[in-house]
Amino acid sequence: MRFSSNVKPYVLLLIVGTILLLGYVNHFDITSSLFLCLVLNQDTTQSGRTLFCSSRRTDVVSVTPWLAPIVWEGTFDPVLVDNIYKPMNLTIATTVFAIGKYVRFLQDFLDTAEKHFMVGFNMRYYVFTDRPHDVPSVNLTRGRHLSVIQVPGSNRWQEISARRMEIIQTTIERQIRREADYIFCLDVDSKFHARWGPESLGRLVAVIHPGYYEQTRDRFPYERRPASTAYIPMDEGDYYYGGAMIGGFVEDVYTLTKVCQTRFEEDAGNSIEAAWQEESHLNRYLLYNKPSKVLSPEYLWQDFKAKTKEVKVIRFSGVIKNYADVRPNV
Ligand SMILES: CC(=O)N[C@H]1[C@@H](OP(=O)(O)OP(=O)(O)OC[C@H]2O[C@@H](n3ccc(=O)[nH]c3=O)[C@H](O)[C@@H]2O)O[C@H](CO)[C@H](O)[C@@H]1O
Ligand SMILES: [Mn+2]
Repeated sequence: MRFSSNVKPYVLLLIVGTILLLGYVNHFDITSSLFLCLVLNQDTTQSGRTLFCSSRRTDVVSVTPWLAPIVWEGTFDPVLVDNIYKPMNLTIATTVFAIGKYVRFLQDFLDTAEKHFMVGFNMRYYVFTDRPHDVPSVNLTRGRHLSVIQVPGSNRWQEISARRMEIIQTTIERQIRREADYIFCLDVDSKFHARWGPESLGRLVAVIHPGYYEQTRDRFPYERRPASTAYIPMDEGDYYYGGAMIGGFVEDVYTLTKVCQTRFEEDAGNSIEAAWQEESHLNRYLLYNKPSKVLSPEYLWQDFKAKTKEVKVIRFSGVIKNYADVRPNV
């Protein structure tokens, strides 16, 4: 259809007016910002905050070769993301293991999670421990719950770390699949320092290990023995993912834990333990089942590691610990 030049501005004005009116009535922020992005094709400032139409980051890669986002500060608008996800009334499950002396990390983990982790969302923490009486009482905000699930201890940290896959799997079967939409499985020896919000939600979510994001793949500590079911050849691999965070839809994480657990047991039957236990199996799984979203090392830093210039904000970080003091074996 062709408009005469007199009519064109009026039609455009009518479209603009309708969209803005709809936007004002229903989620003003989202509609109008999307509109401004589309029409003006540039970043705009509205009520004193910056809206990003596209990533402003040119110093980091913010998309994988299979077009999954890699989430860095500056690649998303937190207000816009919150406005999209909060009305969905989602429930997020978080599993955390505190076996033996690792119960000492729970207080800080939970206190800081209440300040920074999925704030404003329904949250269900599942704390797995062999010392239920040592679980600290933490003030949880509205809509957030914590349950303690007793599990056996072990005298090998490798077994504790790896057994998480099995326990997460059975707990999803027993209750989590009825109680939550998304799940995060996190290391307890960690603290939150800044916002970790719904920008991290996706079907299957992994995090790039902070120790290896600047390395080439031949340096990744994948399992390199072909006899292991976690084997990755030297010329394969996308990223080295950290075992301290797995996330996504409950059913997708369920399948991941089930597959990794089966392979772990198969290896054990052949007297093989992968180089980094369940982390090696996780990496192998994610090579052939690509994550739909990848979190940058902002979402898994290590306190002993100096901040690098790409990392504008550390959101979650492993604390410095004396391995000989906290682990049951060395
Ligand atoms: C940053 C990161 O990616 N960390 C991973 C790394 O070492 P880490 O040094 O971070 O492993 P870790 O000692 O923190 O163990 C992993 C987790 O297992 C639990 N735990 C462990 C020992 C114990 O006595 N009690 C206990 O509860 C606890 O939740 C802990 O956070 O490699 C491990 C391989 O096995 C895991 O993949 C970790 O997730
Ligand atoms: Mn850890």
